[in-house]
Amino acid sequence: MTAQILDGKTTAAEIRSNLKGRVQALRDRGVSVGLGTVLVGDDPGSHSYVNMKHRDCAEVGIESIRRDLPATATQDEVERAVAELNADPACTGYIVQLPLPRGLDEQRVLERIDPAKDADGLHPMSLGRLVLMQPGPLPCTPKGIIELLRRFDVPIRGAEVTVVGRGITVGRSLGLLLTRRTENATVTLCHTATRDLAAHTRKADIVVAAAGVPGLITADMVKPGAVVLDVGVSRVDGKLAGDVAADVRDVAGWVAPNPGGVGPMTRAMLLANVVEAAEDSLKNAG
Ligand SMILES: Nc1nc(=O)c2c([nH]1)NC[C@@H]1CN(c3ccc(C(=O)N[C@@H](CCC(=O)O)C(=O)O)cc3)C=[N+]21
Repeated sequence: MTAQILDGKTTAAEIRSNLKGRVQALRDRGVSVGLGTVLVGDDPGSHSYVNMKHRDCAEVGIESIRRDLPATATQDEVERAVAELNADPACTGYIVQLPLPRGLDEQRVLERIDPAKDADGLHPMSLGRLVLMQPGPLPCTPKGIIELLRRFDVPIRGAEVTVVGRGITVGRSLGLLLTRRTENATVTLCHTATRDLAAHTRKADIVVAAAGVPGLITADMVKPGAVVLDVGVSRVDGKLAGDVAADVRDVAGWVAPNPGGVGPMTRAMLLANVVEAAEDSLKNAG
């Protein structure tokens, strides 16, 4: 038996097609939608992700606003780009592509984003809202994971979910999302100091591997029939490698592969956050 595929690539394309209609409806009412990106330095991975995001925008009818800065950019220069996007009426929402080059203070940059334009849900205000279970933009990867599970009818309510990795963009935020009353999963959050990782993954109905350690999750660590999502992105000899070993497909019931799983969903949720922000601004304007 081999696992069924949680096909994020196809699902994300369906979501973009739905968003395209909503963007058109906004435009019909005189509201244009624009996504901004701030990219600092020349990391090839970051460049490729940002390019994909702008390609998605073109497909959906969202305007692209790019601020590309050299690796030598100072803290002040990055913060100035953020201030410009805050002030730009054409920019509905934007992201600062992470990680920033060494020497730049990421948190200080994120704090300067206008929370109303926080497309990534990574501003402290947005994360605070997530903790408080108040409405607000959600981090794109956790939001994409939940959307992917929903669309394949994977039960979340009451499920035992083991999340491996406590980073803000994925693991920690996902734990908060899954334990809301609307999801009602039971979450175990594992990290580098977890004593017996396999014991926690083996009892899980759903395993989310977001540690950034290639091949960390092996077949013997997975309960037969369980759902396994590969979120880790590492580069091994220039090739992309996920956190989930290939043999997991022989025991799992469902696998979200990498690439083709959570990555495209992350990008689709970024667009969704921007469209939702535009729709909210229309609602609040009366
Ligand atoms: N402020 C910020 N927000 C982010 O959302 C953010 C970030 N910084 N820094 C880096 C990570 C990484 N990330 C990915 C998004 C999509 C794919 C993706 O779509 N991957 C495709 C293609 C992979 C390929 O071929 O390169 C796939 O999985 O099928 C991957 C990785 C967003 N990130």
